[in-house]
Amino acid sequence: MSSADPRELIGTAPAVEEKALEAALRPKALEDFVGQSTVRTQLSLVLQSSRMRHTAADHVLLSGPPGLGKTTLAMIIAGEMQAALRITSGPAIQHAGDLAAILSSLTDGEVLFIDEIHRMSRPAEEMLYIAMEDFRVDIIVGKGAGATSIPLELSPFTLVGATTRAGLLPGPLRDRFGFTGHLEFYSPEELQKVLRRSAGMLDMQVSTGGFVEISSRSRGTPRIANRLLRRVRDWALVHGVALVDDSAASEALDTYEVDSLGLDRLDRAVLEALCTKFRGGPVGLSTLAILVGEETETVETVAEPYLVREGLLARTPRGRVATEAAWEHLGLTPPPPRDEETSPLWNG
Ligand SMILES: Nc1ncnc2c1ncn2[C@@H]1O[C@H](COP(=O)(O)OP(=O)(O)OP(=O)(O)O)[C@@H](O)[C@H]1O
Ligand SMILES: [Mg+2]
Repeated sequence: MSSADPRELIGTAPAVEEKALEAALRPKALEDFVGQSTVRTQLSLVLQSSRMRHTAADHVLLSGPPGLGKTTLAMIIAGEMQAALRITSGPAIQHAGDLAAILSSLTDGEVLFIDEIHRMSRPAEEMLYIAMEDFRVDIIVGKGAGATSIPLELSPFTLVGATTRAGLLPGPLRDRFGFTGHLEFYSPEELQKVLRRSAGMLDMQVSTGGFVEISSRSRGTPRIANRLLRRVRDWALVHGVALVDDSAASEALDTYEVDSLGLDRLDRAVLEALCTKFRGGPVGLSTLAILVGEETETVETVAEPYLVREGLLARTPRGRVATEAAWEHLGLTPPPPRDEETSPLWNG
């Protein structure tokens, strides 16, 4: 609780400190997990029932945009089941053998968390189908006509998969999860709860107005709320502000170029490219990504969900389109409609 951590004095690299802080702010129990009441209720039933039946919990798939709490929930699941937790990710499992090694070393009831599960290789995925259903892997020995498969029994385990792209999961894999929780963006009130808890842990004094201001710029995402809170803390510390009220919070966040809707540099760059380079669209996602100098996936999973949700951007079959609200937010005037349909009849 006190900030007498010696590492703060000798200056750990910021990225490491940020990571450590994010971990420190993670709620450890389901009851400390703010919001997502539907998922929380359903998950709590699944976990409670398996505890009563003394079995490993059913496999759980968590989907939703980044920073909404998938990793946090996976850790909570292991905690609630009082089970060990093994963490890996789709991109780390490229060969079926990698997965076989992990699966065969799991102990009874252990929770295996596979982050970004949609990025696993196809052979590993197929091995996982069988492991999830029958707690078995088939190890192939030898090559060609002489190859034989040796079945290997596994201890019953709980797979928790997380994905930002549930649509990319093949049907057979999705169907093998006993429970799928889709995480939704958080309301400003829920974010204020997250912020209150974090401010307490960071020893910060923030007024209700301060929390409201930070929450309204956090794009419905706890990770962003916590990050903005830490930047406001930096600002308050340097400016000698003991109590962060609404005007202090708003001045601090203006400094970091987080605007009143919570759009950051990338969000605004996407909208500006769309409006100023393509008359508001429609334009393809990959073109848009190149223009703002980001990966297609970053634009699609980081910027777009919030822009769509705020009604600033629309996805159409012909590409991305800026809405009237987008032009308004940027303070720009939409161009007059192209006059294809109004060409005079006698010309042609
Ligand atoms: N419901 C919640 N209540 C309180 N804090 C939360 C909640 N959800 C997320 N957080 C905070 O937000 C941070 C990010 O959450 P987490 O790492 O679980 O997101 P994620 O969905 O796994 O993101 P990614 O897709 O990028 O892996 C955590 O440090 C945690 O403190
Ligand atoms: Mg995560």
